[in-house]
Amino acid sequence: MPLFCANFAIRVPHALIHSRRSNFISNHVASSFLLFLDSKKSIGSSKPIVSLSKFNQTHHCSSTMEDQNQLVLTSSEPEKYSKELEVAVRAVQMACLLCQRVQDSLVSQTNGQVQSKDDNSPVTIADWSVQATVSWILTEYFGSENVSIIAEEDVRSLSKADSSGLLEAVVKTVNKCLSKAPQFGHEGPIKDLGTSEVLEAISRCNSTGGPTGRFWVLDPVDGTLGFVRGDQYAIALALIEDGEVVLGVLGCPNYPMKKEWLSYQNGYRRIMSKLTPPTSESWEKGCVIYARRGSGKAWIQPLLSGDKKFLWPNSARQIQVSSIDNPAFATFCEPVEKANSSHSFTAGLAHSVGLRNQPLRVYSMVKYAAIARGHAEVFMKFARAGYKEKIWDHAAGVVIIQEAGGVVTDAGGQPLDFSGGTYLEGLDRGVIACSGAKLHEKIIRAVDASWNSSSL
Ligand SMILES: Nc1ncnc2c1ncn2[C@@H]1O[C@H](COP(=O)(O)O)[C@@H](OP(=O)(O)O)[C@H]1O
Ligand SMILES: [Mg+2]
Repeated sequence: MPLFCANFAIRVPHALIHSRRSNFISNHVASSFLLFLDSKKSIGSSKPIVSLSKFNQTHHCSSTMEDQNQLVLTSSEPEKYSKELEVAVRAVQMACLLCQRVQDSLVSQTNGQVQSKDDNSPVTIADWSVQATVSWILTEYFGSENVSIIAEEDVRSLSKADSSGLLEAVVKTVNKCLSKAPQFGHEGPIKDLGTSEVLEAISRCNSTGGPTGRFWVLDPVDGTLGFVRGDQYAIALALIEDGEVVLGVLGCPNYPMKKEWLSYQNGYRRIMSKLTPPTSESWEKGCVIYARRGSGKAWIQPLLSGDKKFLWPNSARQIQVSSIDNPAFATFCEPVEKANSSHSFTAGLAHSVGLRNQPLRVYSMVKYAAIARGHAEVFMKFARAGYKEKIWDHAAGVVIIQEAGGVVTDAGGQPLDFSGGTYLEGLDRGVIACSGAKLHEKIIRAVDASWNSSSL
């Protein structure tokens, strides 16, 4: 018998609800209970596990009533992946907090905290710490046998003999973050994680992806260059099932109050340092954006501030792409680094379709967030020939834009293919994300018209 029947009502006496954390039982507990009944079952185990000890969960669409002695629950069929989404959002919220702390200390100290990977790209303690933290949370919540993760970092450079200071800093950062877990409605570890547990959490993200099964995709700090420069970066977590992105979460800790400040040229740090600190109520700076495949909705919620407790859905509100379809009024965004996308090619394209605004150059998947929020209309990325786009640089952003009403394809108009392992296999020339079909079509046509004469 399915655990969830359409429009049923269950009465649950308080005495039946046991929680290791009784403070989790709030007026949201009814749907928590229902959702958790379905928890591990939905990810492979045949036995439903009845517990309230994890997150205090609710549903966007469930309704709950509480009186003194009993809870009256009504709910319709739970939305698929709603539990996974909520766990992911909470984990990304925690990761945002972690990154904010590390970025603040990076920007004020500069020395010795940025390492180079084998390909010379930068990596910081935030990358490893977020990967360890998110991996630990997902594993703790869903069970190691049910969690498969593909993520950007590995432990090679962390495990080197001369990296003991770095590793120590990562372990400390992870434990500091996990000590805040209860604030986010999650049980942290009983005692601090040791070095080997942190290394294990990082290295268990060794999935190779592929066309079948379910795996998480994590870019712990996307746009590391923006991160080390005190600018935009994102924490990107997505879930892929049978080659399709089914949910995406983007943490954007520096997403500014005014969209104009997104631009790298405006020097995000400089502007922020001149402003009075945001009050705990101001929720425009920094956000977490998320969507579930097929829901037709994308959501934004503020970062948790101060000592507040995270209560799902944390004042989430729906977002939508912009309705601008005239290129003359549209804004296009692209990577800050010329090395990552040809600025001259996109300038030509922009000109040919009548996009008059200056490009908005932003680090990381914050560009996807900007389109989903309606702050820009077009995102283009044309990497140099031979560069293979990685799935973690796109997965979360793609589903969020699509559910917010936008269109994302390669330059041939085909959907991005997340089923080929680490890379977006078969990507035709570049990535084009638009707020609507009309703009998208124009750009695709313009790419075709100018491709042969380009140097790409
Ligand atoms: N030569 C290249 N061409 C295109 N993309 C590249 C690249 N080198 C690195 N990248 C990717 O571009 C991402 C940054 O995106 P953007 O340029 O839009 O800020 C990097 O993510 P990380 O910073 O997570 O490594 C990296 O994956
Ligand atoms: Mg990245």
